[in-house]
Amino acid sequence: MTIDLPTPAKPLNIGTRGSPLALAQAHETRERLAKAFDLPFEAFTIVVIKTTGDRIIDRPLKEIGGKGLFTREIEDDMLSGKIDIAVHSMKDMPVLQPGGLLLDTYLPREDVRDAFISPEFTGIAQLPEAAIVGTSSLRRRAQLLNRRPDLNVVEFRGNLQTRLKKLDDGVASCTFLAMAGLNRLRMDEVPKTAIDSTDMLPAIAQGAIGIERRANDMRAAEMLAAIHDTQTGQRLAAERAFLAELDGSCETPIAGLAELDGDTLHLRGEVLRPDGSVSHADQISGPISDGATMGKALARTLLDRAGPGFFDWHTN
Ligand SMILES: NCc1[nH]cc(CCC(=O)O)c1CC(=O)O
Repeated sequence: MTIDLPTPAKPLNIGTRGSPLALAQAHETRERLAKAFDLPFEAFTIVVIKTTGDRIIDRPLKEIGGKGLFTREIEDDMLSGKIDIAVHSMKDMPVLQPGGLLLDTYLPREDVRDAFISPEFTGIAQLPEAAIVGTSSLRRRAQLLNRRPDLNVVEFRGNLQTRLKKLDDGVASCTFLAMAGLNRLRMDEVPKTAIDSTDMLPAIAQGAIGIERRANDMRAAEMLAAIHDTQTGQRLAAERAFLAELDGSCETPIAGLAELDGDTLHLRGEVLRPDGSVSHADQISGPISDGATMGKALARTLLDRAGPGFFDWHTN
């Protein structure tokens, strides 16, 4: 050990958004760090930071636009030293971080699948003709409309609790959430059915928690190395290379999932038109160490198949 470990007098400050899921993820990070270094919880402070995305709750995310909607304030506070590390849902993270910051530590991944949530139905196939489904996710909307063009998709924003309330109020017949969020919040009572990834390919990095730090912070680097999950890192390297090559904005419906089998990595990917009218999907397999190259190659395959202009719809 070459570093001075944090103490209650000089704690490691952990930045996070204030949603119940974000807080659960920050607490999981603190628990893993405390355990790995045999430190009291008081050696860590959890600092809640409100982001632009948290402040604006009355408009669809795609109207507010811009990357880093949920991260800018947190990253600013890290660069200024107010916090030392930040805990994120990797699904919400852009592929590039601001200069001076690194995002290369991942906790063991949770269930990657989407959950079908409904008090009445058990799956997409059971939904009656023209049923109303609530989601704010462009990917889920496009995937649903691709398989079931008859469905009516309505905007469903807000955190888990807000969405479940809307369902109880009868605003829609069902909604969709990541299994990971439900599991991390131990929401066992929620009426849910896990959707197989072959029926609905999840978002890039779904179910993965990432921890960001200053590139020159040796204490944070050494501590985070102790809780990093290598396999999650290998899977995300492939998925995020796929995303980076597609240059996906948050307006583009993209899905992708890497899975490991011995020394082999299997990567599946899908790109869709937002209205679900077109879907291009394919897969690639190879040695785990080639993950990033395979991600890029799979993206090229799908881009070629989609043809020029496939991603330009939102600038029209
Ligand atoms: N975009 C919001 C978001 N970011 C991460 C999760 C869930 C947890 C995860 O995938 O790690 C969610 C909510 C959801 O999709 O249900």
